[in-house]
Amino acid sequence: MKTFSFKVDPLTGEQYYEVYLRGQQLLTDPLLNKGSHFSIEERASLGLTGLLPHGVSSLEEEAARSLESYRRKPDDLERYLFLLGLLNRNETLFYKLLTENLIEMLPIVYTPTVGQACLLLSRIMRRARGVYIHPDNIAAIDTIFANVPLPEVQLIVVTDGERILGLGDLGADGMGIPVGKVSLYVAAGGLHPACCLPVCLDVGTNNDRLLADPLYLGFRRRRLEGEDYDRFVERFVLGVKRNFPNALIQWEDFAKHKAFRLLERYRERIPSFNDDIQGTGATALAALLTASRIKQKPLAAERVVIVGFGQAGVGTAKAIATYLQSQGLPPEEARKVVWPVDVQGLLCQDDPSLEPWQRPFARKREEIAGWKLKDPQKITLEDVVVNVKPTILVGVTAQPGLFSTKLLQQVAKEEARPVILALSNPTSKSECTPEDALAATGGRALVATGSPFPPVSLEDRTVETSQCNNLYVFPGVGLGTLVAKAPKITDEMFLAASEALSAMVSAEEQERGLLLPPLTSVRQVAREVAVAVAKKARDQGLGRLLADEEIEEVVSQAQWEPRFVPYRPGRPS
Ligand SMILES: NC(=O)C1=CN([C@@H]2O[C@H](COP(=O)(O)OP(=O)(O)OC[C@H]3O[C@@H](n4cnc5c(N)ncnc54)[C@H](O)[C@@H]3O)[C@@H](O)[C@H]2O)C=CC1
Ligand SMILES: CC(=O)C(=O)O
Ligand SMILES: [Mg+2]
Repeated sequence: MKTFSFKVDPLTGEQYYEVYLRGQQLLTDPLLNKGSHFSIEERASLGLTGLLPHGVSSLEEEAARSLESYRRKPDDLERYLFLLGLLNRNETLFYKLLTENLIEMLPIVYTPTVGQACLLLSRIMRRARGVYIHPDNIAAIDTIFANVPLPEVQLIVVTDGERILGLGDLGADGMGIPVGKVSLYVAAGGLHPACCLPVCLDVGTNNDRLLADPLYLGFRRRRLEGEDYDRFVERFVLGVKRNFPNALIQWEDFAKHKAFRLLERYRERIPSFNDDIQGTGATALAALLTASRIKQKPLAAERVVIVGFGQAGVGTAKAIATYLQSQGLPPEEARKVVWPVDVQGLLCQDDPSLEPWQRPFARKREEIAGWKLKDPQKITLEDVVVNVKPTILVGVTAQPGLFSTKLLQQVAKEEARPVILALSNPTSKSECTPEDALAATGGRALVATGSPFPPVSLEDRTVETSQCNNLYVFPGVGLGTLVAKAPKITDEMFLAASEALSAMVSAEEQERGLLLPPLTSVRQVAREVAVAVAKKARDQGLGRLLADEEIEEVVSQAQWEPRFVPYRPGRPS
C-alpha cells in the first residue's frame, strides 16, 4: 500500500514526494503529515482546503510549539505518551524535536522510561505501530507485509518480547522496544523513517500477570516453543526475504536460549545481527579500549570478571577475545583474560549445566586449585573477586545492587583504576550506581552504566558517567551494512565499530570521566561507525567495492535530516 514515492524533478533537480493520499487521509498519515506546515498550494492541490487553521508554520515553529506542550507534561510516562503521540501524528516533527533535544528526550523514548511504558503498554497504547505477527496470522505473512504503508523496508527491528530489558517476559507489550530502537536508527543513524519497520513476533507470553489481565492486547496463550517456534520464525524470515529482499534484521530482546540460536541460524543467510549480544559487546569493548588508553595498560594485561554470562556477557567476552586475537594473541590466551560468572558462580569446564555459548570461556578446575573457598562446590562472585583480583568488573545480570560496597571495595583494594561497567537496564536494574562505585573506590573507578545517571560531585571534581549502551553501535552498524550492501555482518565489522567508537573519545572527554563520546554526538558516532563498518565489509570482500572517499560520501548522503520536502499530487502506477 504505497502512499508516496520519492521523486526528483528532472528540470530543477528539486526533491519532492509524489503523494497518493488526499484530504483527511493525508493528515492522519504520520509519515506524510506536515501539520500546519502544508503550504497554500499544497493545501489546494491535495484536498486540504479548509481542513487546517489559516497559519502556515515553519518546521522550527512547529517544533517550538511541540516542545512547549512536552515540557508541560507532569511526568516521564506522560512525556513518553506525548512523544509517541507525536510520532504517530507527524514523524518529521517528532524527529526534529528528538534530534534537537536528544539529551532531554533520550531517557524518555529509550531506557529507562521505555521500560516503564512496556510494563503498561496494553493499558496506555493509543495507536499501534509496526506489525504484529502471531500464530493466527502468520499464514498471511505476505499480506501482512503488503499492508505495511512504507515504500521500501530496509531495516527491521524484531522482538518476541521474552526478555525486555531486565524486566522479563512482556509478550506483545515488548513492542515498545523495537519502536524505540527504530527511533534511534532515524535520530542517530539517519536512516529515513520510511525504511524502518518495528516487528513483534507475538508467539504468546508466559507472564501470568499479562495472561490474566483482561486489557492485555497480545496473543493470550503460553509461548510457542521448540519446533513450532522455530517454524514460526522461519516463516517470518522467508516472508522478509520475499517481500523486502534488501532488508537487514536486528534481533532484539529475545530470551538467551533463542537469541543465540537465531543469531547462528540466520547470520549467514540474511544480513542480521543480535543487538544484545553483538551490539552490547562492541559497545562495552569500545569503553574498555578507552579505559585502556586512560590507564596506559593494554587490555591483554587486564583481568576481566563478567557477571551474568548470558547474551550481553558472552557478547562482551567475545568482543574482547576478537580484539585481542586481532592484536596477535592466540585464541585460548585471548579468552583467558575473561573470568565468567553466572548464577552458579564461576563457570568451570566440568559443570554439566554449562550452555554451549558459555563453554569456550569456562575455566579449567586446575586454575583454581590454590584458591581459598568457603564452599568448593560453588565459587561465588566474592570468591572470584578475592582470588582473581579483577581490574575490570562487568555486570549484565539485571540484579540491582549486586555490586555491593564491600565487593567494590575489595576490587579497589588491588587495583588503582578499577573499571566498573554496570550495564543492566533499566536504571532500577543497575548492578550499582556511579555514585556507589566512586564512593567505594575513593573516586578512582572508571565507571559506565547501561542507563543514564547524573554526574557525581566529588570533593575535588565532578565525574560524568558514559551511558555504555548498544545505542552507540547498532545505528551505525545498520547504516554501514546497508550502504555497503553487505550480505552478512561479521565479528570483524563489529570490531571495526568498537575501534572507531573508542577513537572518538577526546583526551578532554576522558578527563571528564567519559569512556564513550558524549551523547550529543550520537549522529557523528553513527556516521563514523557506519564508515568503519562499510570499509571493513569491503576489505573482507563483502558488498560494494568502493574507495574510502566514496564510502564516506555515500554514508553522508544516506543520513536523512528531519525536514519537509514539497509534495505534488500523483496516482500510484
Ligand atoms: N547496556 C546495554 O547496552 C545492554 C544492557 N543489557 C542489560 O543486561 C541485562 C542482561 O541482559 P542479557 O544478557 O541480554 O540477559 P540474559 O538473560 O541473556 O543474561 C543474563 C544472565 O545473568 C545471569 N544472572 C542472573 N542473576 C545473576 C546473579 N545474581 N549472578 C550472576 N549471574 C546472574 C543469568 O543466569 C543470565 O545468564 C539486562 O538488564 C539488559 O537490559 C542487555 C543488552 C544491552
Ligand atoms: C540496551 C538493550 O538493548 C537492552 O537493555 O536490552
Ligand atoms: Mg536489548
